[in-house]
Amino acid sequence: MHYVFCIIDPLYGVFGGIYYIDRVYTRASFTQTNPQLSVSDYFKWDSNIIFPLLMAFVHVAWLYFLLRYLEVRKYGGDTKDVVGCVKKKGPVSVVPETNDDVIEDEDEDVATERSRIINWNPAVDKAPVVMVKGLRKEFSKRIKNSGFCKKVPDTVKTKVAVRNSTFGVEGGEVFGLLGPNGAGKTTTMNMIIAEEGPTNGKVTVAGFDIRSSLSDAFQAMGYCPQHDPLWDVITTKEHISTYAIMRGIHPIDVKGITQFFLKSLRIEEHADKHAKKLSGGTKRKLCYALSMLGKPDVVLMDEPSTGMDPRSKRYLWDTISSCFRGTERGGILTTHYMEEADALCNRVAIMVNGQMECIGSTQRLKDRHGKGYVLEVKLQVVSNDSAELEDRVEGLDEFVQGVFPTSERMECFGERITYKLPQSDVTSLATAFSALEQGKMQFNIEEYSFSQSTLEQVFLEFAKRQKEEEIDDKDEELVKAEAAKERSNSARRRLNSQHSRTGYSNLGAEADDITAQVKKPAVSTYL
Ligand SMILES: Nc1ncnc2c1ncn2[C@@H]1O[C@H](COP(=O)(O)OP(=O)(O)OP(=O)(O)O)[C@@H](O)[C@H]1O
Repeated sequence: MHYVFCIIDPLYGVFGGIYYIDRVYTRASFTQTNPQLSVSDYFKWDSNIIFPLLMAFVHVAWLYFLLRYLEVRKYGGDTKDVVGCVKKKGPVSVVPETNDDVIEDEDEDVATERSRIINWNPAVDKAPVVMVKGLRKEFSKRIKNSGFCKKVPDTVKTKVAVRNSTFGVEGGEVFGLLGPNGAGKTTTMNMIIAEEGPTNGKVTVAGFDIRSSLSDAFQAMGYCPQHDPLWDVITTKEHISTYAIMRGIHPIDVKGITQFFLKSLRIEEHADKHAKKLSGGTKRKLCYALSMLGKPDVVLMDEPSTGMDPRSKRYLWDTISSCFRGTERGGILTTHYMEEADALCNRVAIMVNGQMECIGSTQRLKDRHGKGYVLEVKLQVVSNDSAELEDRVEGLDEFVQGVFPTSERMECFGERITYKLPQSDVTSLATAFSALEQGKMQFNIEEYSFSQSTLEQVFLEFAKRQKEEEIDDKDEELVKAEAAKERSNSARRRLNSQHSRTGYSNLGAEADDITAQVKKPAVSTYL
């Protein structure tokens, strides 16, 4: 029995070994007044110590490999790495750095950025502070075969969260990562901070490969995550000083640095409040302060101003800008606020379905992907006659078309009319304005506004694609489940109508049968 326990119970090996060591000594103390035992007395086979201790080592070894295997399964990588890491030969990373996923019809700016990073020459070019090359992340999910036939294998669904992303962030630059929900921004961030392992690709932070020099990369990095990783019963001041010590700041400087951050973020009055009592905006400011401690070369900010009032937001923006402008520090920012991206980012990239759709300065994106200009006109109210208003609107349409030949009317609410003007129609702003001034008199225009498309409009155009593709990708099984649900409902409707006539119907069985299928469909809502 002793041997069986040694084999099946990992803890028995350790505790059994200790127990038998003690037993050898206790036995000897019964027979000798002053027991003098040598190592060989303990390590006799019949003392039952060797086998449990041997098995303890075996358990440690296989549990180690099991943990490594589970880690690789969860965070990505090659399962061969589980054994390879023991040899410690060469770099640990086995994640393929190359990515063969060819993205068709890639935007020319995205392709230019890709070739800039791929052809980066360390001898000639200055190194970007963050370099992301061919990054890909797949999430897999095993869907159990819910049928009776055990021979049908489980299906494995793969979700590509990030597809062949390549970009670099320069010192002094804030790089914005935008995209609708589920576009892959957080997954990209998680791969940069090594929270998730990539399926393919390479990330370097301040010149350190995050796979092979993780500790160095971490020292060069500050991270302000989306959620607030604060301790409830620790004060604002204590948070800053604790993180400062963890970031390697000398204890003599900690007090001064804490005061500096409290003052510069205007949170001095909350210095002695517990984190759980802070408002959402103050928590975000504190998280930002924590990410900046220790002068990191790279700061990753995941929606830093969420929950802040407009005044605090603008103050934080000023602080962020001054922390990066003219320095060698680079930042990556994800946000859902387009004005934040416009205010802070030197360049932005918009991701859709895991793929980078465009990249460049916000002005470049507006110029290339915006819908040109928007003209909003408000006509004066002359009478209550709707026919007369219609005539005036038609006249205005003709006039606008005369000035901007390919313009389109977008909306018309009473006297307010909005036109979309393609970029190509506006060759000179001066000509456009003088024509509009003439029209103002002619058509009794009360006021008009003429503006360029905003980043928000550009974003919405891309966000629409994500939705469309999501609908295209709709899981076949989900469609089947919806159809089954519809069949179930119609069976129930028929059942109800028959119940009143017959009091009994076998349609009940049909409906329940179909409902059962709907309750546990072999559906993946995962993709
Ligand atoms: N651990 C995971 N397992 C499976 N799928 C995941 C996992 N994490 C993310 N995904 C999927 O990957 C895709 C990208 O998710 P991600 O969180 O990166 O998007 P996001 O752009 O950050 O969205 P949000 O703006 O809502 O934060 C989504 O479809 C998501 O469902």
